[in-house]
Amino acid sequence: MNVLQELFADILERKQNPSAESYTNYLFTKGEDKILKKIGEETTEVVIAAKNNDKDELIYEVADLAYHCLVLLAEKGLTVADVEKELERRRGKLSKVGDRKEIENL
Ligand SMILES: N=c1c2ncn([C@@H]3O[C@H](COP(=O)(O)OP(=O)(O)OP(=O)(O)O)[C@@H](O)[C@H]3O)c2ncn1[C@@H]1O[C@H](COP(=O)(O)O)[C@@H](O)[C@H]1O
Repeated sequence: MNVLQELFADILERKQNPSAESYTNYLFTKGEDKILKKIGEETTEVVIAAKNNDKDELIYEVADLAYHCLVLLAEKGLTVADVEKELERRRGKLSKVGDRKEIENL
């Protein structure tokens, strides 16, 4: 398992076995709107870090965003494997990286 899969397994574990100290559990308890709000905030922080050309901050904020996106997948009953499958499908179908027309037609 890679680190994203391991993190996702931790998140699912929190969903199945709630713990009072868990931030992940706090998000599940608050529900979808709270998770979406956090994704909005973290996305803004990614943009600010990039515009400031602050690479350490960018890594930190992308990690925060990735975590909150995984919580959203779990909330929706999806898995990190679903996203991996979609990315693999694109790799198989696209002849050139960044070919926007092909991406739109997938
Ligand atoms: N990867 C993460 C992770 N990334 C970010 N965060 C939390 O996300 C929050 C983001 O910070 P903010 O300042 O935006 O939010 P906040 O003010 O704390 O919270 P809000 O009041 O805004 O909701 C922080 O509380 C971080 O601790 C994470 N919390 C947990 N994990 C992992 O999730 C798994 C389960 O952890 P627990 O939920 O802590 O058991 C473990 O593998 C953890 O490493």
